Amino acid sequence: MSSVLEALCEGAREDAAQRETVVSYQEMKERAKAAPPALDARAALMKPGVGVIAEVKRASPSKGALADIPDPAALAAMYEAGGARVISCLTEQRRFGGSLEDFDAVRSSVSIPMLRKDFIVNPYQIHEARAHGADLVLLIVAALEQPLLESLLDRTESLGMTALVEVHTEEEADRAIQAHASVIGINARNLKTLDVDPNAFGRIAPGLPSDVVKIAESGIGGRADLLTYAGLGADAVLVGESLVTSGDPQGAVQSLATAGTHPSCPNGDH
Ligand SMILES: O=C(O)c1ccccc1NCC(=O)[C@H](O)[C@H](O)COP(=O)(O)O
Repeated sequence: MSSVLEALCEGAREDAAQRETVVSYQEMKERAKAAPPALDARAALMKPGVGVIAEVKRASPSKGALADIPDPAALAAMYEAGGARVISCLTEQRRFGGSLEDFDAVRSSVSIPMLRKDFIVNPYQIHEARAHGADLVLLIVAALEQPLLESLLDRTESLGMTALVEVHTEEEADRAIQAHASVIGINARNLKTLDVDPNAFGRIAPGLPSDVVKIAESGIGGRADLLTYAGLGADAVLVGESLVTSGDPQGAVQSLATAGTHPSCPNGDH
């Protein structure tokens, strides 16, 4: 039986192939070339303090429907006003209810770097991300054989973007380092089983090179979690569910961003 991650990747592959029948690979490359240059997401994440990547997330395989989000642009504008450093926007439709239309709407409403959050399995999706104004793309180590991971990472950087290379185990972290990832996200969620292991970051982060930007992902409910991850060496946290279900997304981001930049925040002077 295939894992959740395998099913998501298979769906992403099919959906990308369908889009390619509408916009050819060649045309997508031209569109990517014509897009305004990517913003420096790594620099945004390396500012003093522990940064917040705020996610536009309607639904998920683990939780089902989370929030309606009738106006993703307005939500993202609130995230930016609350102090987010990067906006993550899901574009996977089948299980997350996201879309490139959401991404475009958000792109036109914020001026900070944007992460295209999807299950990237081929170069078409990377050119497509750039064509839509992405500054960061997600590469999930567990979904990619090493040569493909390395070639997609090269492709991402050759288009001026940053790759957020996501891991969940020490072995995956070794592969991310071998691929020369400069930004590594440690996801507490195992994407094959959906189990959340809040200790994953503390186990894996100390083994990463000091110059790698380290992001703690998933299951972050509020400032206490941010401070715990800060104490373990996180440069940023990636947060979805707790923001979209908070009822006050700007306030929820602001609470995290303020904690992450307070002089008493551990790792605040990284
Ligand atoms: O969120 C899920 O259920 C999920 C399932 C399978 C693959 C990926 C999944 N989530 C992607 C993410 O990485 C999260 O959206 C992100 O880290 C934010 O997590 P959270 O704050 O717990 O919503």
